[in-house]
Amino acid sequence: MSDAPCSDAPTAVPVFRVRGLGKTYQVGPVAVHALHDVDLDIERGEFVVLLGASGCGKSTLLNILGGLDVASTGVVEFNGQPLTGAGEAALTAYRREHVGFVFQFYNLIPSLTVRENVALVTDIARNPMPIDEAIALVDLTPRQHHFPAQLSGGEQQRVAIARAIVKRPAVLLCDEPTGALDCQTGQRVLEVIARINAELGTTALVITHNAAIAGMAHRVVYLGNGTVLRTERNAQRLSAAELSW
Ligand SMILES: Nc1ncnc2c1ncn2[C@@H]1O[C@H](COP(=O)(O)OP(=O)(O)OP(=O)(O)O)[C@@H](O)[C@H]1O
Repeated sequence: MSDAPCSDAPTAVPVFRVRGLGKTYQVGPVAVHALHDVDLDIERGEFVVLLGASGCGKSTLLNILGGLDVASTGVVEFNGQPLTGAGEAALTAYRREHVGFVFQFYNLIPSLTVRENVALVTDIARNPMPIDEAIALVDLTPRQHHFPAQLSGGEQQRVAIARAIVKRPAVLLCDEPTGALDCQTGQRVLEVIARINAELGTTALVITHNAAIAGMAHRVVYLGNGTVLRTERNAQRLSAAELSW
């Protein structure tokens, strides 16, 4: 009998493959164990919500996936290539080429317009989308010549999303993207993230302690005490407009 696989279909490589990940911060004499024994696969095109209480290690995990921080133990692969062990230059190239970040605070440049904030990235990206397209994706075309101070918090966050996706990253990593927003404004931001995931196929990871957001995901990863407690697939996804908190 042959050992050959019964299908010719190629085995899909996950976007992220995490095995035995641990992270310890040494602060003087104190060792802070932020993550331990994390095993996780994120598939291409998934919309994943990472949910957990404050301090459980969500940001640490996202930062390691995004190449902003490095693991203490274990393996992290992006598209089958190890991130663990990569040097600073390789991680910088990885972040620049493949990762779009969205944080709770928008970090826009106040003296530049919406359009100029987004254009900053296209100057250094290899294959950016037209700026008009990125701004349209976040529904800010009529506001493109306005400055951040002239926009609401939700609109500023949408600029930050346009800036994150204009370089066509493979993954969009969002750390509490609605943390500073009320429900209605937050819904608009989440709607934009869901649209980018659906229309561009960008793999999206959203970390939050807000359980209401879990309903939007293809899959919810529950984190607790520095590790993955369980994952659940939503049989039916909710639209952002159906969420409330
Ligand atoms: N640079 C650091 N130095 C020392 N300890 C850190 C550092 N960064 C995070 N930690 C610790 O690691 C643990 C996990 O932190 P992390 O920020 O990942 O949690 P979180 O789930 O994102 O929390 P929150 O929802 O409050 O942002 C916490 O105990 C935190 O104090």
